[in-house]
Amino acid sequence: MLNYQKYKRVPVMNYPEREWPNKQIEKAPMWCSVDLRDGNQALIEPMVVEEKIEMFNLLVKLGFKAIEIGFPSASQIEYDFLRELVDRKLIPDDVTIQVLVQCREHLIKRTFESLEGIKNAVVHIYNSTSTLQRDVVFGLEKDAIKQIAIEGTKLVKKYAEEFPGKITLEYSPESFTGTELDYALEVCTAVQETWEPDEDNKIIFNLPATVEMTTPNVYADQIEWMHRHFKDRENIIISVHPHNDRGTGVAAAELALLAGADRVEGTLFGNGERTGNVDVLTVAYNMFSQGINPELELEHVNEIIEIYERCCKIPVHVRHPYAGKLVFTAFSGSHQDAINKGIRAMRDRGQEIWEVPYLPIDPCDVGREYEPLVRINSQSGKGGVAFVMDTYFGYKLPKPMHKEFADVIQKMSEQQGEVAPDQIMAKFEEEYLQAAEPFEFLKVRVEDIGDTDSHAKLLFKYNDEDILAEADGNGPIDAVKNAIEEHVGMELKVLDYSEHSLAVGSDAKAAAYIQLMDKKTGNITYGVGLSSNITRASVKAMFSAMNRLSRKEK
Ligand SMILES: CC(=O)SCCNC(=O)CCNC(=O)[C@H](O)C(C)(C)COP(=O)(O)OP(=O)(O)OC[C@H]1O[C@@H](n2cnc3c(N)ncnc32)[C@H](O)[C@@H]1OP(=O)(O)O
Ligand SMILES: CC(C)C(=O)C(=O)O
Ligand SMILES: [Mg+2]
Repeated sequence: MLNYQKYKRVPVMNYPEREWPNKQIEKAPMWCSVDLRDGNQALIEPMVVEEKIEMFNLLVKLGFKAIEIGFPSASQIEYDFLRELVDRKLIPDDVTIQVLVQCREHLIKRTFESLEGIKNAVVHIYNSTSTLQRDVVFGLEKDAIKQIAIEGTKLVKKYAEEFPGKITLEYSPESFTGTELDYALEVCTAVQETWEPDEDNKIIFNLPATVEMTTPNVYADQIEWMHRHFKDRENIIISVHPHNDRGTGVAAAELALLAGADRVEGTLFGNGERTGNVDVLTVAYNMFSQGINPELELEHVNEIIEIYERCCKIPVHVRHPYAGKLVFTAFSGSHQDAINKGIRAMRDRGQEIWEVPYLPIDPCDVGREYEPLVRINSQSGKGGVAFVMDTYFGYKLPKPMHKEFADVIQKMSEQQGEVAPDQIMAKFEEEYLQAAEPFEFLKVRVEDIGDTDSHAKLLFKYNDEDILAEADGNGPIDAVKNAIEEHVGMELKVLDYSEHSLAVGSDAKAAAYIQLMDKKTGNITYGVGLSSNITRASVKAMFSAMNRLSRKEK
C-alpha cells in the first residue's frame, strides 16, 4: 500500500471574501516566455546558441513582447547568447528582453555587462522565501531572507542608475506557494519600497508556483489575496509563473487571471523543470476557443511543434491539447458519426460560429487542415467509414449503404487494426467496382418510348457467355432489369437508387448506387457504378449489385 501518511496536506485558505470564482477571463494577459530560461535550464541537453536563436526568432514571430532569454551571469553560453542577440540586432524594438539573476553582487554586475547596448530590459531577481527553503537551504530567519531581497533590489537599482537603457525590476519570492502570505507580502513590500516604482515605471511581482503543491483554487486565493493587499497596486504588475507538478498548471494560470494577475510566464508546450512550466500555448488556445483574442500569432501550430521539437529535443505528446497528432482525430464510431453530422450541418447552414461535437475548435484555424479527423479501427462505426469515403474520395454513400460497407471494413480492422483511407478505397473498389463474375456488363443503349417508358438493349456476359437482351420498362433502370431477368432467371427488385457527380469538370464522373433485392432469396445489397454517362453508371451499379447477390448465394 502507498505510504500516504508520509505526506502532509496543504491547507486551503479561509478566505470567504474571494471574488475570483464569479469572474471570467475577458482579455489576454501580458505574456512572457521563459522557454529560453526555465525551459532551457530543464533540458537534458540545453540549447546551443544557434538553437536558442531559432527559438528566440520563433517566440518573436509568435508575438511575445517579453522574453526571458536566460541567466547570462550563470555561464558563458548564456552570456554569449545575449551578446549574439545584440550584435546581430535580433531584438525588435517592441520586444523586451528579460534576464534572471540571483540577489548576489557579482552575478548582478555580470548581468548588467551582458545587457550592454540594450534599450529596454527586465532584470528579474529572485530568492526563495518558503518555510522549507528558509529552513533547509538558507538556514536563515525571515528577516535575513527579506534582507537578501532588499540587497538584491538595491544592487539592481545601483547598476540600473548607471545603465543607459531602461530597466524594469521583476522580483520573485521564489517558492511563493510554500510561503506564508503575509510574509510574502512583507518581502515584496520591502522590495517595492526599495525600488520605488510608479505608474510609469511599474515593478513586476512574479508570484511563482515554483512547485505546484495543491489545487489551483488555492493558488487563485493566494493571488487574489496578494492582489488585494499590495499597496499602490497601480504601480505593480502581478505576474504568475505556475509549474505543473500536479498537472494543473494551466488551470492554475487561468484561475490566477480571474484572481487579478496581469501577466503569465510560461513556455511552449509546458517545457520546464520537472513536469514543466505552464503551457502558454494551451492557455492562449483556451482563450481563443472562448472567442477571446489571445494576442499571440498561433495559426501554425505545426511550425511551432517542428521548431520546438528540434530545439528542445522533446517530442510533443500525441494527446497534447491543440497540438498533439491525435487531438483532432476520432476513432470511435459515435464520435465519428457526430463529427460527420456536425460538419455537414455547419456546411448546410452556412454557419460561421464553430459548433461541431467533439471538436472544441476548427483544426483549420491552427493550420491542421489536412488532419485526418476520422481514423478507422475496430472502434469505428458506419458514420466514420462514410465520412472517409466522402472527404477523401468524394463518394456520398447513401445512408442505408453505410452499414453494409462499414461491416466489410470492420472485418478488416478486426484482423489488421487501423485501416487507412487508401485501404478503405481499395476494398470499396474490390467489393463494388471491380467485380465481373458471373455478370460482366459490356454495352447498353436505352431509348425513350413516349414520355415515361424506355426500351433497353443490353450486351453482357453471364458465366463467360455473351448475352444480347432487350426489354421495355417504366424507365431505363426498369427496362434494363427486365432485360436481365428474362435471360438469367433472377427476380430482382430495385429498393433504392441515387447518383451524384464525383468531380467538377467536363469529364466529371457520375457515381450511381442501386440497392437490389433478390426476390427468391430475400438477399439485399447495394451495387455501385461509375461512368461519365449516368445511364451507364446506373447499369453498372445494377451489375455490381447482381454480382454481390450471386456471391451471397454461394
Ligand atoms: C526556481 C528556479 O528556477 S531558480 C533558477 C535556477 N536556475 C539556475 O540555477 C541556473 C543557473 N544557475 C547557475 O548556473 C548557478 O547556480 C549560479 C552560477 C547562478 C550560481 O552558482 P554557484 O554560486 O556556484 O552555486 P549555487 O547556485 O549552488 O549557489 C548556492 C549559494 O547561493 C545562495 N543562493 C541561492 N539562491 C540565491 C538567490 N536567489 N539569491 C542569493 N543567494 C542565493 C545559496 O544560499 C548558496 O549559498 P551558500 O553557498 O552560502 O550555501
Ligand atoms: C525563478 C523563479 C521565478 C522560478 O522559475 C520559479 O520559481 O519557478
Ligand atoms: Mg520556474
